[in-house]
Amino acid sequence: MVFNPKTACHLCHSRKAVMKRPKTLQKLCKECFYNVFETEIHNTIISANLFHKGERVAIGASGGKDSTVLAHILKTLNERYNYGLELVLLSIDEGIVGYRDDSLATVKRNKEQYQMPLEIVSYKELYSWSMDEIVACAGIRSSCTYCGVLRRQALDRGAAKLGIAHVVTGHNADDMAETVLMNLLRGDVNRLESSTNIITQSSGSPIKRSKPFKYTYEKEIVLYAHYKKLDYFSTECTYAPEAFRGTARTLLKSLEAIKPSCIIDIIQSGENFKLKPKKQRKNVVKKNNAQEIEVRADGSVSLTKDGNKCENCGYLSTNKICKACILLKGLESSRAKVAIEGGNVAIDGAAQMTKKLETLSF
Ligand SMILES: Nc1ncnc2c1ncn2[C@@H]1O[C@H](COP(=O)(O)OP(=O)(O)OP(=O)(O)O)[C@@H](O)[C@H]1O
Repeated sequence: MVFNPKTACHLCHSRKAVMKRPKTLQKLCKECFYNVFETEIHNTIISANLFHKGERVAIGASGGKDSTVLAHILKTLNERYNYGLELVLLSIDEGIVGYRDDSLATVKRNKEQYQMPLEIVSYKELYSWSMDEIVACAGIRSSCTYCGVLRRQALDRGAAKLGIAHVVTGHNADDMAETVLMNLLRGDVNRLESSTNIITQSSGSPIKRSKPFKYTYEKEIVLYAHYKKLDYFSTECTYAPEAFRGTARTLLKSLEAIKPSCIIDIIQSGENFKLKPKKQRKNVVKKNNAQEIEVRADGSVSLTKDGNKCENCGYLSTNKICKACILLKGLESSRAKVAIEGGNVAIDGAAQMTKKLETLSF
């Protein structure tokens, strides 16, 4: 059957177009959309050399659209191209009643649908605090700061528990372009340099993290999940979204509406941004116990020898005390103050701690 060229798919020219592809505005049939969507992700994986044969990989699974599509796609590509990966779902239960408990129910169904083992680790078991308790103590404003720091470490610790050294997450092109914009708007050029990396690793951690959806548009992930009828959870987190990211997101969406390629263009600008070589002032001083510590140019301190573990929790860290422990210490002191004085001191104390934390370098 020959279709009217106005309604025929721009790629196969034989089936009827049912959608306008968000990234290129091409009119496509479902089959051609699946094909370009999956092939682009495969090409990203291959050109960045993300995996090696026989590798065990943990998928950071929140039950949301991005990580559900990621699990589906990695299973599909692993079978189609014989990557030889052993895939495991890894979920962090932050302890947000009415949100994470529902999304974890989705991940438990995904476990059956994709036939992948599932490991769940909770903030409560790792840190003795749930996010609900943290928000009750520190207030809602800094919830994303706490949650982000604790989740990064929790994903690493969950992977370490499974003996896995690679975690993939569903961060997509929109997330990355937003981060580039945020760093530009803040004048934070140091972070700009690393914000477009497809592979990242926290200092001191043996676990690498990667983002196979680095060039994948959020709108296409939603379309793919919709057409494939994937089972995902679509409610926003109960707590306030990061305000500044929200502003960058609105800006990005307005730009995308005018010129869809701007998402990729922003990422490429970030990738091509070259900073002048930094002047580094490194002093190595000896402590009483003769352990070497490095005093960085910005005044932060890191261990260079004899151990790279947090002195408090024992988890790997290049700093004497890891970022998560610094945050939790602030919370503990706030809780103690409230117990003694009552009132709103906790909010002040924890907010001060968040401010201090933002000025520290890790
Ligand atoms: N609780 C969690 N457990 C495991 N991985 C998580 C969790 N929260 C987030 N991630 C990982 O980090 C990625 C980005 O998380 P973010 O909070 O930005 O959510 P998102 O963009 O809504 O993604 P999703 O749609 O997968 O929830 C997710 O795709 C997922 O891989």
